Amino acid sequence: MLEVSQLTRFYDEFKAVDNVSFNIAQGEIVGLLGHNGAGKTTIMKMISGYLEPNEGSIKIDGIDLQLELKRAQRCIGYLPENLPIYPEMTVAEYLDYVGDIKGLASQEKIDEIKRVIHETDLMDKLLSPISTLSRGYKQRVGVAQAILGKPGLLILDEPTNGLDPTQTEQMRKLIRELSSSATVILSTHIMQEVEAICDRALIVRHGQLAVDASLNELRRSNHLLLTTSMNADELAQQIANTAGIVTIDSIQAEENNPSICRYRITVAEDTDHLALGAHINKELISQGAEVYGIGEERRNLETLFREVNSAPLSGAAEEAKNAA
Ligand SMILES: Nc1ncnc2c1ncn2[C@@H]1O[C@H](COP(=O)(O)OP(=O)(O)OP(=O)(O)O)[C@@H](O)[C@H]1O
Repeated sequence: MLEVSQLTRFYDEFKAVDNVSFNIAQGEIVGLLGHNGAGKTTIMKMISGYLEPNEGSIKIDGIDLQLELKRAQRCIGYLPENLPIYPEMTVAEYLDYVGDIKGLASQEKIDEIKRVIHETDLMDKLLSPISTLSRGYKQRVGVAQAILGKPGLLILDEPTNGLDPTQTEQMRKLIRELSSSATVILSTHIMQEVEAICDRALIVRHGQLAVDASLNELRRSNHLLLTTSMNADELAQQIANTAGIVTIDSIQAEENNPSICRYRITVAEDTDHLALGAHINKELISQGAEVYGIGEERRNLETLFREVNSAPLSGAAEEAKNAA
């Protein structure tokens, strides 16, 4: 659906986006994540055709954005970070105006406006001037204009920015619903946002793509957590030489019950966690120990985001940071 290849963008001498490449398949919801100033908006503006890259290419449904801008833009719905909404227009007038800009024929335009009003739940606000709407409703108007004309790719720049928790939850629900008929790329600087809605995360740092992975991959760690009655020495004797086990570390014991012991087992790359867990379980039980639980440790994504952002920078990213 979207092929982004070696995208680079300068603002004067400053490299805001540096050689970024990724592909997004039909129907995915992908979160573009990064701190303020990381380059998210610049990437989104380039994908939506509002800003030209200095280098690289963008294809949407196989259409080259630079070669066939208008045709490619028909496949895109864009919610910019700061929506240029006309405050004096009513919601109905504004959507009618956007329908004209998108070149929708009269009956199609009416049908589409009805559809997007229904999908974004704006029926009650149709005749309200946009200036009188709350931030949450304004964002919904922004989404309504983005999905007018049923684009296959939705680009949403900070869709929950400035919304209260209820409005945020409503917006996330709306995005999930929209993803049944469109591919979605959304930007945010909040990891929880990505956890709540996305299948995959792209983490941008000082203009470079630092991580591109599915949420499942990101959550997966190379640790098993084991709770058992077996003490550390016995456990080491029983399983330390098992293929796939790298180290066994005691973690906190149950305060009121010293016979319940907890361990973090580091496993080798490419080890089948489920099979290894089942094997350990069988071994310990055959030795008469209790196994209260064994399973994969899930990584905290907030921690991962912090780790990515505090890792040493490449030479080019260091230069970009210093120039910013
Ligand atoms: N028009 C511009 N002229 C000069 N520098 C710019 C311009 N737009 C953005 N920048 C710089 O480019 C870098 C990337 O900005 P960008 O807006 O893409 O980041 P972002 O990740 O979207 O940040 P935020 O989360 O704050 O919106 C920043 O250092 C910013 O100051």
